[in-house]
Amino acid sequence: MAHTLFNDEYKYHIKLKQGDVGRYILLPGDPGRCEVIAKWFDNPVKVAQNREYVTYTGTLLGEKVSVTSTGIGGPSTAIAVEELAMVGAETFIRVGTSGAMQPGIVVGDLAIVTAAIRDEGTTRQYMPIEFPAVANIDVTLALRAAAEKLCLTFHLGVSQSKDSFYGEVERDRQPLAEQLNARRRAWIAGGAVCSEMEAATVFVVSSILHRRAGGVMLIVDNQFAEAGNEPHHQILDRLISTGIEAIKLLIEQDRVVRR
Ligand SMILES: O=P(O)(O)O[C@H]1O[C@H](CO)[C@@H](O)[C@H]1O
Ligand SMILES: O=c1cc[nH]c(=O)[nH]1
Repeated sequence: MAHTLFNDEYKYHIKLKQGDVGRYILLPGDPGRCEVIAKWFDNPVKVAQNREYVTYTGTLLGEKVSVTSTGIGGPSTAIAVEELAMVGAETFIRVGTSGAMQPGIVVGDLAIVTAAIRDEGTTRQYMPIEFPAVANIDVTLALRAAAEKLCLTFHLGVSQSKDSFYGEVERDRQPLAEQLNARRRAWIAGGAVCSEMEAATVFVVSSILHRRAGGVMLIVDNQFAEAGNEPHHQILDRLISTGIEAIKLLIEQDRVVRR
């Protein structure tokens, strides 16, 4: 039976049609971050806003690029990736905020996410848990090259993608504190670098759709250390500039391959 909701030219949630976005998409969770990111594009235009999904499209190196917010968590993120792919998106870079998972990682550092712990529910409705949430190697290498070029401090590694922000950041007051703390100790022992809420979904859904995805996170909290004194808006440029530079590198590489 046909799903009438899915046949519209404009996709149901993101309200975008083919041609509205470029092949390269930055994915912040926060809709408010889209306008800030779009200022880094040439000729940015707001092309849609619906629910948590805000989209701007512009160009970088003459190539059409876009930024779309995913909202918080797996369900809305899966919808964003699915519908963006339907209208022509090929490469996704999540640009998010996160908490540090290792003592040596401090507020203002970047985490370039190579894979994600599927500590959430959305991707279980796509793939059995044995399937890994892994970033695309070319996107990851572009993010690393971008952070190096910009002389930013970064950590490469695994992110914990979770569903409950307060269940995790306020673990000790939760009814399941013991289990939550034991699981967190396991992620830390395994070397996880950061904790956030969407990378696993971006990676698994992109894998299934045969699209490329990677992720860079700005560390905004560290439960091992006293808070730093740099306001988030001052360090946000590190996150955005790394995502923008990585897209430029990928555009250049893709042009060589296509030639
Ligand atoms: O800054 P964004 O991209 O929203 O990412 C992080 O911030 C939100 C929680 O505050 C979650 O979405 C988490 O993944
Ligand atoms: O610990 C943190 C900090 C920011 N965002 C998260 O999802 N977790």
